[in-house]
Amino acid sequence: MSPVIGFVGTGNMGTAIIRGLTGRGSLEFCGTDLNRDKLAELKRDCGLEPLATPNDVAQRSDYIVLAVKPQHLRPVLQDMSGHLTEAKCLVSIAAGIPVARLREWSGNACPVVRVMPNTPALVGAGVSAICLDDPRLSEAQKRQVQDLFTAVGAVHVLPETLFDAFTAVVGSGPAYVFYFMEALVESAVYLGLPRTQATDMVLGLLTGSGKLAAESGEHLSVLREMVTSPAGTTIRALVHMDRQAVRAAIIDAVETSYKRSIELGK
Ligand SMILES: NC(=O)C1=CN([C@@H]2O[C@H](COP(=O)(O)OP(=O)(O)OC[C@H]3O[C@@H](n4cnc5c(N)ncnc54)[C@H](OP(=O)(O)O)[C@@H]3O)[C@@H](O)[C@H]2O)C=CC1
Ligand SMILES: O=C(O)[C@@H]1CCC=N1
Repeated sequence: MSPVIGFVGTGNMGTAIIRGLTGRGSLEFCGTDLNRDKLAELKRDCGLEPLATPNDVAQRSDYIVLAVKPQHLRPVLQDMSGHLTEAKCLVSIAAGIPVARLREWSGNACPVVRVMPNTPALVGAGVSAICLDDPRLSEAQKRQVQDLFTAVGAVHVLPETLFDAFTAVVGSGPAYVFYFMEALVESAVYLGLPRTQATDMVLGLLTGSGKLAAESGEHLSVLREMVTSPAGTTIRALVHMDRQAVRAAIIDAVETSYKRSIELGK
């Protein structure tokens, strides 16, 4: 029998996972959300069974994916703890919240997996970290959760100590990439290119560069040097970025995100 995957919260990330998983294997989905319109859409598009409350999801599911904001998680878990059994598995994607806290809030009722996905899961190109440190997890549960996220992208099994770093770089990462892309589109428009074409060009630039980095086997620095002709156009831009300490600003920004992830877990 196919396992039932239940979602508590079908917002941005919950929806990205559900849509990414749709049509990729024999899974049954159910879910709940305060916003009933989202559930109706997911029923129509993905066959998700809409349920009234998180407790209904806990009762109906083998794997319960917790996809509400970290700040909303405690009451949800405390409320559903009476409906959890050893055979079920909690899968939390909430940023910052450690396994120990998840276990405490759920009354230690069942094993817990912590996952940090990212939104490209929507198109099968996510990158997720999975923490399988809970000793109560069965081999079948470990495999099932890895399979779930492998179906929507790459999976890295990580110890929990590295989760805040992963969250800051990869969980939040798509926003940094889109921010950079927006800035490139603005530059193109500033220099006279039509916006629609500029957007297509920047999309191609990012996709092509990512593909080159993934397939060439070359170090990123070598690939950057290949573009950078002596006294040419590229070096002018790169030296400007170095003078503006863009690299340091990026490192500082990611560190700020990392600290926020730690703060969310307190
Ligand atoms: N967005 C992202 O890129 C990523 C997010 N995450 C994590 O995923 C989780 C969800 O984030 P995101 O999807 O962005 O957030 P959203 O706010 O988009 O989604 C959360 C959804 O849960 C609903 N909700 C809140 N409380 C309840 C409840 N008691 N019962 C049922 N539904 C409820 C919200 O309804 P309402 O809006 O009405 O409050 C909302 O629709 C967070 O913990 C975040 O840290 C992890 C990786 C990436
Ligand atoms: O911004 C956030 O808190 C969530 C976690 C990672 C991506 N989005």
